[in-house]
Amino acid sequence: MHVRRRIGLLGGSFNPAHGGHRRISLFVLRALALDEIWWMVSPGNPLKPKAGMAPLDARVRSAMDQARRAPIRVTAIERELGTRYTVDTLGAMGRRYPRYEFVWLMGADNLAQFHRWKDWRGIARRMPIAVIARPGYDAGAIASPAMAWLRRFSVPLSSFVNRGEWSAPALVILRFDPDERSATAIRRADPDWAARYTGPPPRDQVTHRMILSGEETTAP
Ligand SMILES: Nc1ncnc2c1ncn2[C@@H]1O[C@H](COP(=O)(O)OP(=O)(O)OP(=O)(O)O)[C@@H](O)[C@H]1O
Ligand SMILES: O=C(O)c1ccc[n+]([C@@H]2O[C@H](COP(=O)([O-])O)[C@@H](O)[C@H]2O)c1
Repeated sequence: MHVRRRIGLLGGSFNPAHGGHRRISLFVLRALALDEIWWMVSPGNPLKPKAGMAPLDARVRSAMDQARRAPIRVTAIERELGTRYTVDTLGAMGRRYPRYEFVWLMGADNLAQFHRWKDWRGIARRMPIAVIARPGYDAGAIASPAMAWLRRFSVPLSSFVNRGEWSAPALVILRFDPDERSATAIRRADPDWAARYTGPPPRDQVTHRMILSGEETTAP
């Protein structure tokens, strides 16, 4: 038994969320024996253009829709924290939720450009990273500048899962039946998808629950 609950953090634009997000999350949950996955819907990826990005609330709603009846919680915590860069978000999360152990999750497409993220080595030093294979991106990810540094911290899945307390840097690559789905393809087929997700602001499934359970270390 782990002393601290283990959470996988999947940050993303979720513009919109899709079945691929759900499927990779459920796969990682089982593969890494996690307690939950938190989908952190980004107010704005620092490397992506604002044009074509649906409102945050619509993206959060689409994520809640995809996450229903699964151990996946949807949060827009970066809006509350006022952070945009992942390294800043993860620092704030660690301080706010000391009773949890986190692993950062990302698809191989993000590993391929991870070296362009602010202080990416700082992210890797803060928590383990699990990369999920993605059709069309795996070769680019393996040959990426970030991988040239991260490779030495690579850990086989079995020893990663059986570790006691997690340490970082640690990198685990997860290969499974690849999922072709993407938000780009959905936007192309259904440019008005966000019109289905209007209404009052949704209740945050992480910060709201923490306040109720008294697990917040700081006031929201
Ligand atoms: N089919 C997939 N297989 C593996 N990883 C995925 C898949 N879809 C999304 N991801 C990962 O989930 C996270 C959030 O993805 P995001 O919200 O950007 O969706 P996307 O489908 O990649 O969007 P877009 O097509 O707009 O770039 C990222 O780390 C991304 O790599
Ligand atoms: O911190 C950075 O420099 C940085 C640069 C690009 C992307 N990110 C984060 O990567 C996550 C995936 O983003 P996306 O748009 O590919 O779904 C999301 O949480 C972004 O905030 C972070």
